[in-house]
Amino acid sequence: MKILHIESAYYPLLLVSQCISAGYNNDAAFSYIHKVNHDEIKPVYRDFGHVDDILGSRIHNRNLQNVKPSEKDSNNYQHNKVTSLLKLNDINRSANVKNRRTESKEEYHSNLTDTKSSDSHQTKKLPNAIIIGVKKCGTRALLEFLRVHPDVRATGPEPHFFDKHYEEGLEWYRQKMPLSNDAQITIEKTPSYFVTKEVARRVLNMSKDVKLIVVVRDPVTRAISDYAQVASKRKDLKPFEAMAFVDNSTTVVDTTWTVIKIGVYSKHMQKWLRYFPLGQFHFVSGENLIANPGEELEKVQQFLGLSTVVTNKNFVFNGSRGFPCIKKNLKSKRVHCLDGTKGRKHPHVNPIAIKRLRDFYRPFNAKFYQMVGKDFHWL
Ligand SMILES: Nc1ncnc2c1ncn2[C@@H]1O[C@H](COP(=O)(O)OS(=O)(=O)O)[C@@H](OP(=O)(O)O)[C@H]1O
Repeated sequence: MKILHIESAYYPLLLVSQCISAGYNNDAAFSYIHKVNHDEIKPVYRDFGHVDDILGSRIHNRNLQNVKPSEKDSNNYQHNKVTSLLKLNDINRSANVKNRRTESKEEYHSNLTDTKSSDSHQTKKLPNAIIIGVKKCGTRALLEFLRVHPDVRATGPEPHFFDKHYEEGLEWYRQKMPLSNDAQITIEKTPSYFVTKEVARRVLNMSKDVKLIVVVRDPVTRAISDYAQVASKRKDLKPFEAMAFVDNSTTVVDTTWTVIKIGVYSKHMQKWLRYFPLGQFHFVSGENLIANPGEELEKVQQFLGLSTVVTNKNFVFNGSRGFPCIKKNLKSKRVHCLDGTKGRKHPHVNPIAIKRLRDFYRPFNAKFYQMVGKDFHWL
């Protein structure tokens, strides 16, 4: 049954009914409600992150350097944008939605995937897997490396659906996804999901089977990397030490600073484990993603149920950047590196401050290792 192109006064109720009878709770059902509003349909210039949607090609290079000119130049395609959120107030939420025909989740999901491309085998699907974090731990590298797999289709920009745009509804989210065929899985990455309170519950409302990938890195290095990113935009920023500690000391860690809070992985993980079993998560070592990307990629492909396509053979260490870069095509000499926003120079931080931060994180790290059953060997 197609639902996207129904335009009638009963459209929202029909959708709510479908969602709820399919086993989705009110929250998820109402978040899904959208109306196709033709006034809103206007051409927009898409960024590289979406070019492949239109072309049906699987090449995405927004975040990689050394792109082929033909790929770079193809961002001036237009597409129709369907985004009008129905005013929920107009809907009687206690609508006659019970006693409707029961619809399986599979049917519901097929209803959510009905936007067809010119290639009728390709549709936009809600993600099968999400890289939920952690910020500054290597999430972009992982996504770009995974994208090389022919059975992976990934978003370009971070959709931020579950933390910033949830009220837009699941249909909005699905529209952000790339086109894929039935053999391909869809992945997105939004690192802030890991630390945002409501996200785990909302993700569960979308799907209880979605696979969750968490890239983690020594929280002290992560904090310095996070700071370096902010400092690159704000020249007047106080030194790292002045922000990480209370009262100009190097003894009392300022645990209210977001940059510090993000690194307390055990606390965030505890929240996620209330909603998803551990087996649904896969943890990637951010350090090993740099030192041995092939090994980490093999494990991720296995976790995602993919054949092992991306291996050590795809990586070339770029000495001047200090990072591995990827060969998408093993027969080609062309190598793609992440752009300059990754691998920024970190500021020098007082070693006493670093030691104090390591002491601060150590018990949380130990708890995290225990929770996830893996030791990351941070100092
Ligand atoms: N291959 C490769 N190339 C470049 N950079 C790499 C790579 N693998 C991992 N990394 C590390 O990724 C860090 C940025 O992490 P994220 O992509 O998660 O950052 S963000 O949250 O999306 O802003 C970034 O952190 P900084 O070095 O501190 O900038 C890198 O250390």
